[in-house]
Amino acid sequence: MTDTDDFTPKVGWLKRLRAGLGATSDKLSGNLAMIERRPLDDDMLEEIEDALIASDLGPAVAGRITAKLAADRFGDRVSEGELRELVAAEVERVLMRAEEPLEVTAFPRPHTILVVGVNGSGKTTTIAKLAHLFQEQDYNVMLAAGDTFRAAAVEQLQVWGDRLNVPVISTNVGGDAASLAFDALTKAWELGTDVLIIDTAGRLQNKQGLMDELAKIKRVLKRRMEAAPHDTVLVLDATTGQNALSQIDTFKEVAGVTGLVMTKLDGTARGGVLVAASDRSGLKLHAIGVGEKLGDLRPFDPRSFARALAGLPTDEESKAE
Ligand SMILES: Nc1nc2c(ncn2[C@@H]2O[C@H](COP(=O)(O)OP(=O)(O)OP(=O)(O)O)[C@@H](O)[C@H]2O)c(=O)[nH]1
Repeated sequence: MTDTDDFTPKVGWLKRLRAGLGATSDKLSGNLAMIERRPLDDDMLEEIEDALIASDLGPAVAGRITAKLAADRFGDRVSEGELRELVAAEVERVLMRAEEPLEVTAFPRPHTILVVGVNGSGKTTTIAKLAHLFQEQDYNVMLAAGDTFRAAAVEQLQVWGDRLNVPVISTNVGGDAASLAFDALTKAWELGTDVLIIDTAGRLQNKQGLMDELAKIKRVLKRRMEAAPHDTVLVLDATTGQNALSQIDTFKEVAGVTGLVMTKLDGTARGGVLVAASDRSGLKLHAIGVGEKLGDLRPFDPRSFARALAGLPTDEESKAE
C-alpha cells in the first residue's frame, strides 16, 4: 500500500453522491423550471417530456412521468418541487428493479467476474475498486490482466494489484487472453481464492474479433468450472451519455453481459443516462462510481440516488435537518 489517500475519500458516500450528481440535477432543474409558467396543458406536457428526454432519462421514463402528470394533474398549476418529487419516484421505481450488488455466491470458489467495456470507460480503475469492495467484506481477491493487447493496461492493473496487495496474473503483450483466464482460474481454484476478476480488451473497432475472443474466454473458463463466469459486467462511462446505451446493445451481443457498473457520474451532467440504461436494458445495476478514489465505487440506495438526481433532500438529510 503506497498511498492511503487513494483509499479513503474525505467525505461520506451520501455527500459524494450528491456532489457527484450535482451537474446532472442542476441540468434537470434548469430543464424543468418552465413548469411554473402556466397550468398544465398539452403543450406544457410535451415540453416537460422533451425536457426529461434532454436530461437523458430516456423516452420511456419521460413518457411514464408525463402520462402520470396528465392523468392526475391536467389543468392544475404544478410546482417545480412537485414535479421533482414525481421524477424522483419514477427514477426510484426503475432503479429498485435494477439495483443488485455483486455477491460472492460461487461454491466451490472462486466467484469469477468477467469485466468488459470499451477502452477508456474506466474498466481498470473499476476492477481495482471492486477488488477493494470485496476486500472490505473480507474476501480474498485475484486479478487477471486479460487485456493482453495493451502493455499499459497490464501495467496499470499490476500497479493496482500492488497497492491492494492482490495477486495479478498476466502474460506477455499479445498473449492469448483465454489461456491466461484459464490459468488464473486454475490458480485461484488451487489457492481457494474467493473472487477472481478478469479484465478484457475493449476494441470495438473489431467487433467480430472481440466477440470471438470473449466467447473463447467464456468457453475455456467453463471447461475448468461450468458456472464460470458467474457475472459478466459491463463498465460504462456516464460522460458518454446516450452512447452508453448503444454500448449496452453491442456488449449484450458480443459478451452476454449480465450486469452493469456505471462510472464517472461525478464528471458529467448526463447522469440521467443511468436511469435510461437500467430501464431499457433490464440488466442488473451493481455499482456506481462518483470519483477517482477506491472508495468512490459502491452499490447504491435507489431512493437516495433518485432524490439526489432530482435535487431533493434524501431521507437521511431531511432527518438531519
Ligand atoms: N471522476 C471520476 N473518474 C473516474 C471514475 N472512474 C474512473 N475514473 C478515471 O478515469 C480514468 C480512466 O480510467 P481507467 O480505469 O484508467 O480506464 P482506462 O485504462 O482508460 O480504460 P480501460 O481500458 O477501460 O481500463 C482514470 O483517470 C480514472 O481515475 C469515476 O467514477 N469518477
